[in-house]
Amino acid sequence: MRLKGEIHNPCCDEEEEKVAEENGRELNSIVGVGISPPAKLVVGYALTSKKKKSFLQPKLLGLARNMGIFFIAIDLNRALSDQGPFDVVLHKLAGKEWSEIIEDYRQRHPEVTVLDPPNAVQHLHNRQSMLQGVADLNLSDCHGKVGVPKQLIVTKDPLSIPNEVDKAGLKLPLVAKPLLVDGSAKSHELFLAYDQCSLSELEPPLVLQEFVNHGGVLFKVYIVGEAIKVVRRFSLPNISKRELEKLAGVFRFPRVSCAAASADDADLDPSIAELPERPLLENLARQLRQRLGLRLFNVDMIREHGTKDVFYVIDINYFPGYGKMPDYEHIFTDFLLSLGQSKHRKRPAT
Ligand SMILES: O=P(O)(O)O[C@@H]1[C@@H](OP(=O)(O)O)[C@H](OP(=O)(O)O)[C@H](O)[C@H](OP(=O)(O)O)[C@H]1OP(=O)(O)O
Ligand SMILES: Nc1ncnc2c1ncn2[C@@H]1O[C@H](COP(=O)(O)OP(=O)(O)O)[C@@H](O)[C@H]1O
Ligand SMILES: [Mg+2]
Ligand SMILES: [Mg+2]
Repeated sequence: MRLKGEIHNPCCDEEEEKVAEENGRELNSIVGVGISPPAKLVVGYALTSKKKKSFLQPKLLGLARNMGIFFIAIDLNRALSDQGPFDVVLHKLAGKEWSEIIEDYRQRHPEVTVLDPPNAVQHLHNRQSMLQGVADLNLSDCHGKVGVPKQLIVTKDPLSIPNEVDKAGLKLPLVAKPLLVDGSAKSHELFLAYDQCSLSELEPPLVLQEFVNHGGVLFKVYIVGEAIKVVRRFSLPNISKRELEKLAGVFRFPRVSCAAASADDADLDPSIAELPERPLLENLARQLRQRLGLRLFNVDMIREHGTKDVFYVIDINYFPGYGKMPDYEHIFTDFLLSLGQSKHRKRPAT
């Protein structure tokens, strides 16, 4: 049991108040007033209100409490070192200032597991560096191939884009994505471009990526430490050659593969819906974990239409919407406990 001092919870909205209240109860039980088991693991969290709502659901908090895991809100107005002590810190907040705070804390407190290191998270804030390692992964003999769609980075002069695309030999249609991913709605504003001239209407910095027909279904591969869970989501439909010849211009498209677009129960063509083989996913997840230095992320993967096992990774997200992952409560609590156990194993016997 490692908790000291008073836990202060900054209440900004009703939901946070509820979480804070929950934490108040946790604190009581930690100090012996309640009937919960003693704390095995104290998890500090620094998350947006949206994330708290979707991730810290009552079922997770209840299950965690029964297992001796306690979630404590980090007070952003107080020094991090004065809070806790924590065994684990979970965080997803935007901005350089927070990255510096959490990196400094990580260096000063090597005994705390910070999920995840800010420099590793930073890697995913740029759609170029995000996918850099994927093409080099060694997945031979692994029930499939995994690549990245051919892409071009444009940082300036929109008028030069048609020429650059031509030089790079990119085939239309293209998906245009903002280069930087900072959690803003703007960083998820994507466009489909059907002809080369219209590309100069786009606003750099951008990634221009070849559109890969994939039968309108995407695989979201969630990773939590060693655990992997894959779900189907609806995605953009195939674009035929005929359609491409008829259409011109750049069109913004909505967030097609959000949770409402779950395709797990849909009646789909099996050659499109069949999940990537388990050994492929395990190998992919293991190598990405190592290369990226992350334990909490998901991967958006598509299967090239008409193939059985040619896949492309199009997006990687840090600490995604785990609340939508089936059975996330058990997966997460098991993961957190495993962190506690490996820490105890590392500690010298006294
Ligand atoms: O909003 P949610 O819960 O769907 O989660 C978003 C993710 O959706 P997913 O779980 O992959 O379906 C979402 O994934 P996509 O980029 O939509 O594939 C992002 O991870 C998003 O974070 P950010 O805006 O890029 O910082 C995630 O947003 P935050 O919850 O982290 O704000
Ligand atoms: N290269 C591509 N080929 C086909 N569809 C794509 C491609 N890139 C993105 N998409 C579609 O656009 C959606 C959003 O793109 P993504 O790169 O995942 O951005 P975001 O970070 O906003 O989720 C994907 O879920 C998929 O439906
Ligand atoms: Mg995505
Ligand atoms: Mg994304």
